[in-house]
Amino acid sequence: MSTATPQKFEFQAEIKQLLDIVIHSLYTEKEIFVRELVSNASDAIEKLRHLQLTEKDIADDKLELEINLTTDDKAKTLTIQDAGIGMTRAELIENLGTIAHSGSKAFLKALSESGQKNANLIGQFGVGFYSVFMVAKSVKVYSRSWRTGEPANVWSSDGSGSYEIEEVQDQTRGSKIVIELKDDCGDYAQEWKIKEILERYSAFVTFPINLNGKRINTVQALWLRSKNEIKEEEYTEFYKFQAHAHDDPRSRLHFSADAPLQINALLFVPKDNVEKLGMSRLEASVALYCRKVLIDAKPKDLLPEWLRFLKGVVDSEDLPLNISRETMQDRALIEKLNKVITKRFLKFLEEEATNRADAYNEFYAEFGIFLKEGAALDYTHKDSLTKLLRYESSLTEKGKTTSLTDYVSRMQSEQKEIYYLIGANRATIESGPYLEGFKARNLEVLFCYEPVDEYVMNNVREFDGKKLTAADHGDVKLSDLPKAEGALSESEIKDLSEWIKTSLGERISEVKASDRLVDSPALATNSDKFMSPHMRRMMKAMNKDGADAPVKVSLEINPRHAVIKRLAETRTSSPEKAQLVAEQILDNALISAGLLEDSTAMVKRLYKLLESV
Ligand SMILES: Nc1ncnc2c1ncn2[C@@H]1O[C@H](COP(=O)(O)OP(=O)(O)OP(=O)(O)O)[C@@H](O)[C@H]1O
Repeated sequence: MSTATPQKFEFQAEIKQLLDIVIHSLYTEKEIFVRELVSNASDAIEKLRHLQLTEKDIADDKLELEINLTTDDKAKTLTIQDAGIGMTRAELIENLGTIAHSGSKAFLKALSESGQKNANLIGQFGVGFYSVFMVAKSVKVYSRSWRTGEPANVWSSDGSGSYEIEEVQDQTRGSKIVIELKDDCGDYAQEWKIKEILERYSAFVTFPINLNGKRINTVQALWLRSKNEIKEEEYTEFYKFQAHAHDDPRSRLHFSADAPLQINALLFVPKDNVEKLGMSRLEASVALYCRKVLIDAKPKDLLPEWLRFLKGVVDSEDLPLNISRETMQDRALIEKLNKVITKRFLKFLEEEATNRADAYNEFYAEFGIFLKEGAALDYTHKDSLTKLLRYESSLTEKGKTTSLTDYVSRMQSEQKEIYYLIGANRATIESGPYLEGFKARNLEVLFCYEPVDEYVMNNVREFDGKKLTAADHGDVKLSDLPKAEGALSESEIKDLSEWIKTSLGERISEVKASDRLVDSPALATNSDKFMSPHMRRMMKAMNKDGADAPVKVSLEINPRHAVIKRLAETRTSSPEKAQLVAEQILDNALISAGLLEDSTAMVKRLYKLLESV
């Protein structure tokens, strides 16, 4: 039926309820209405483009497939026009007068469940077209369907109980929405305001968007194009735009998948790790799109925490525009996306490590800390991440690293554990007493230089079925070395150990002959199994409880070393001097362990010893 006079309609009851909430809403992010309307316009044009492939008879077939917005600051109006499929009179009634679409339905359901007028729900669910009533006094939708011969109509409403439809003459195909703004929403009639919103939400919409005649969206949605069509500079330009970056990206991963979800993703690793530069913790910043329309610029759960250094875009057609983290179904979708993308990125890193080892090592030097965080905390991806870790070792050259996989491939047949040592740098570890026994037996030891490494090793615990073991741990057992000439006998060791224990008293918990010492006379291991020397230092630096208790260590002595053999003699011939020597040996061992906290007594003692030379 067509009519030339305005005809009045009542909104469906649910729509009335919805509008009542939207109109009186105090929701602060009212600007989302622009995104909703642009997205509708883009959908309408997309549908038209499809029709053009099959239909011959399309009204105004030559119209440019564009979206045009105009602001009128004086009249306080915003107009958005598209050359899409438009709506017939019946479609206007169906689409804008009844609750047919998913977003609003979900909104109302959540509302009835929460039992109140909750403004935030608008943001969570989106209310599509109706969001315009957050800012509008009245709205007119002029629309002409693509079907030739259908008259154009204008749908108008102030958002209260009813709307009117009237036939109009000079409307071209598509829809034109004229919004008369509420007095306190006049900003949306300002060009700068709309420009800012469009740049944020609609930069990648496929069809040209013009604001007051000027093109807004010049950046293309690169992620949807095929890789071999894209030039290097285009990737770089896109990265800079999207990540607000000034330098080139370090590397990128551009991929698409169809199962289990349809995904197009373009991810970038930046050049620098800004967290390392002492800046604050990064926020997740891979943006989530649905068919080029921004859903969330910083979705928290799209990727695991440790991937927060990534920039870029993930676009999935399977997502609703108003996805909500609150609903189970949407959460499951995000989880699925997270799983697929993380797996794909890990595979990318593995390939990089294999095929472009130098580039991977450079990446690792900058971003390895994130992989360590993931290995320690992300149980799901722990194994893949542990494979990606790199450390220097007693068998690598300075500055060169090994993977744990390579370490395992070099393990001796009877070796059951993977050994590591934590220290400030290679020189410190190599000059300390802990490495000697491992070197003498040709056992490789990983060198860990970062404070977080101990935490990582403790959490990862094992790799490829082999336990990760601190080489300076008190419980480490090594195979026997051939008996050295002139070493103290079992009974001499026993006597000397007892004497040392008595002489040093409370400062040590035990004394034993060491199987890991070769060139040094003694070493200390922390008696506290749960707090390594390294951890103690860290806790002390942070002023944490427990770090103030006096250090108590186990002392391991080297029965082959001249100093120890000499001590065994001196303790009977010159007990006073032997006492000083024993104390000095303990302090030296504590220095190597990084556990000597006050050196004043040691300096005094050293002078005393020097006097007797
Ligand atoms: N510019 C437009 N051109 C043609 N049809 C439109 C236009 N805007 C809205 N419509 C029609 O009105 C319907 C309702 O729009 P609305 O924005 O409320 O919801 P939606 O976009 O379908 O769904 P949702 O927002 O839940 O994803 C659309 O499905 C579409 O059929």
